Amino acid sequence: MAIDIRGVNKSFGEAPVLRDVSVDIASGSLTALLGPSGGGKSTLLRVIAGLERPDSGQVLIAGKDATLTPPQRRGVGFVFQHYAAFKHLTVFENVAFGLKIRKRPKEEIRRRVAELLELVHLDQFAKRYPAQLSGGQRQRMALARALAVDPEVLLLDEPFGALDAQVRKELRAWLRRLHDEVHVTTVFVTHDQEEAIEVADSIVVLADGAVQQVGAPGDIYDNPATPFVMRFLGPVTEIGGRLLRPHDVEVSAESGPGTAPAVVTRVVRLGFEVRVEFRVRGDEDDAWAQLTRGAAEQLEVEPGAEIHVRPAVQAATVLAT
Ligand SMILES: Nc1ncnc2c1ncn2[C@@H]1O[C@H](COP(=O)(O)OP(=O)(O)OP(=O)(O)O)[C@@H](O)[C@H]1O
Repeated sequence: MAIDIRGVNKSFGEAPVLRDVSVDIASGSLTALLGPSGGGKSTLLRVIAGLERPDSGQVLIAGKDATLTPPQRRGVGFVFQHYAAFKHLTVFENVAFGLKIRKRPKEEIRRRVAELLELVHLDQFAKRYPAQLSGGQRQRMALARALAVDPEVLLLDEPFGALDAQVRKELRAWLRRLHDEVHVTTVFVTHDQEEAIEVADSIVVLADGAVQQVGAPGDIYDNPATPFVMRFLGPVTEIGGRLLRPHDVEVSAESGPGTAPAVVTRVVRLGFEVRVEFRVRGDEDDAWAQLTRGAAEQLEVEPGAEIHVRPAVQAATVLAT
């Protein structure tokens, strides 16, 4: 394990922010800390970085107890949402900074920085100043700077959080490719489930200061441990007291084994997908199914139509509470 967090507790004043958090982060993985605002993600990242000391519990990095090790001796690189670049230094000098204070030979610094700028696609921008970069370029510079000193672990706190949606999407894909090239153990904080699913090898869902579930994105999406995780990871609907994914609702014109009768209340066509809203007889609220356009056309679903619904055979369902 690259990072081993054991029974960490942390409170600010009376308020517990991390409650008995234990997580193993595999060497070379790209792990997302995912959860709602205030759930403790940033605090856990700061505990790993050594910027916060846990009240109890341990943090091991590369097998060694680092709980009391100061941040600069943990071998971690850190990137925040709002990256504080040195404004009076060029991109090259910003990336070279950590190597300079470590007194590396000039030629080695030149080579290493050139390599990193190429890696983050900023080789054309070496002589610019941070103010002359876009937000996305600045975050890429921040990543190059964090990588310069060959950290054991790279920690990213909502690194793309301040950028607009389009740039954010580009940088996500770029982070994934970068990680595939450099393989440094990386932990990033996000509250965006799509970002976590798209980018991470492994997701740690954190809410109310406690780990809710850990697993590969597909695993967590398909087999959520709790109603909370199921709701947080993607769209859900409720039929007969159970939660399931709307694409796991089977809709047919005829009744069959395990189907429940329902009446269509609304049909929304969203390009490829058709959202069929319905009320199951005896349920108090509407539920919905996500169908392909082809399936919806075949069924000829219209408001007022009688349909029959059931969870697909492979559907994962969770008791709604
Ligand atoms: N230094 C601090 N002093 C007091 N309370 C703090 C401190 N840092 C964080 N908290 C509180 O701890 C809780 C968890 O904060 P944290 O930033 O870890 O959550 P988060 O999941 O990262 O949320 P967000 O996505 O909003 O940053 C919040 O209620 C926050 O107000």
